Amino acid sequence: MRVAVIGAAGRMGKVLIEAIDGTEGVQLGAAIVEPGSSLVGADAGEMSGIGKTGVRMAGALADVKDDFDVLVDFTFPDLTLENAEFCKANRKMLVVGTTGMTEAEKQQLALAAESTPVVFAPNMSVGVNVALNLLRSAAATLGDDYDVEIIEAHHRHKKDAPSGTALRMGEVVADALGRNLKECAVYGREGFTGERTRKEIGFETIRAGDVVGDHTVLFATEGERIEITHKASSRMTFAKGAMRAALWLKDKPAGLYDMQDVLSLK
Ligand SMILES: NC(=O)C1=CN([C@@H]2O[C@H](COP(=O)(O)OP(=O)(O)OC[C@H]3O[C@@H](n4cnc5c(N)ncnc54)[C@H](OP(=O)(O)O)[C@@H]3O)[C@@H](O)[C@H]2O)C=CC1
Ligand SMILES: O=C(O)C1=N[C@H](C(=O)O)C[C@H](O)C1
Repeated sequence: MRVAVIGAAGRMGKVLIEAIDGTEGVQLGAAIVEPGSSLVGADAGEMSGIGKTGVRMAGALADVKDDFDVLVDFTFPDLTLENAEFCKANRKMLVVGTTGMTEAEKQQLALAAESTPVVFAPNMSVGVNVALNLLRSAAATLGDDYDVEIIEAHHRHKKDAPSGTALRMGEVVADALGRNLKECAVYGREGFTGERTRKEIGFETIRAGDVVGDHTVLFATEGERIEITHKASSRMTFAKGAMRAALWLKDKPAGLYDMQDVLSLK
């Protein structure tokens, strides 16, 4: 399967190129960087540190239209939606790791997925996806007696908050408790907030240094607390997940899938 990576010079882009090199069944078909970037024309492998691949980086997806079967996109919402339209028009499969989308943007992606197969997940690591199932089960068993708080930490360059993973964790827990996250989420408390309400789900965000991605969901009641934590120590865990998603998409009908589908965790 020929894979294209857009945002190739980004933090995830470079690691994705490395992951393609180490994964059987996939090969780097194309790498796309920002139009006008000084990297256009440079070798994608040399840029990412794995050595020459013979794949020269392009400044636009249209320039490499015939060179790939699946696009892997870890960029930002506007660009991802543009790319989804391109994939829809050109019959390309799509793996999306981009976070920070609004509800309307997610719906736009879902619309594109009606015409082409798309895997979209805020976290492609196996560990986080297993943790989502642990959270579902813990929340359903503990019920409303336990306060739920979600704490996440990421590197100083991250642009969206809370992380897509934290929000997905919140959705899973809220769903298991019969709540709507939109109605019960409380983000970053400050000032005279009054006592915590029983049903709120709190989110706290830390941005510092080079943290790859830490997530903790805390369930606390009188006398005890449970913490379910996932810590990513390398972006390779996300990139390997993206490769699993790309391979899984082969021969799938159009539709919007997530990593729980890819990993048979549903
Ligand atoms: N689902 C998952 O498992 C994971 C998701 N993510 C998500 O992935 C996204 C990207 O994260 P990260 O790699 O850290 O971000 P980066 O900012 O490092 O990467 C994005 C890259 O896209 C480039 N870019 C900008 N415009 C274009 C364009 N028109 N065409 C091609 N490339 C372009 C940027 O270039 P420039 O810097 O020059 O603007 C940058 O190199 C985020 O939403 C993050 O939350 C991250 C890790 C795991
Ligand atoms: O921006 C990142 O780096 C990450 N983003 C994802 C998110 O927002 O959940 C996943 C991972 O934690 C790294």
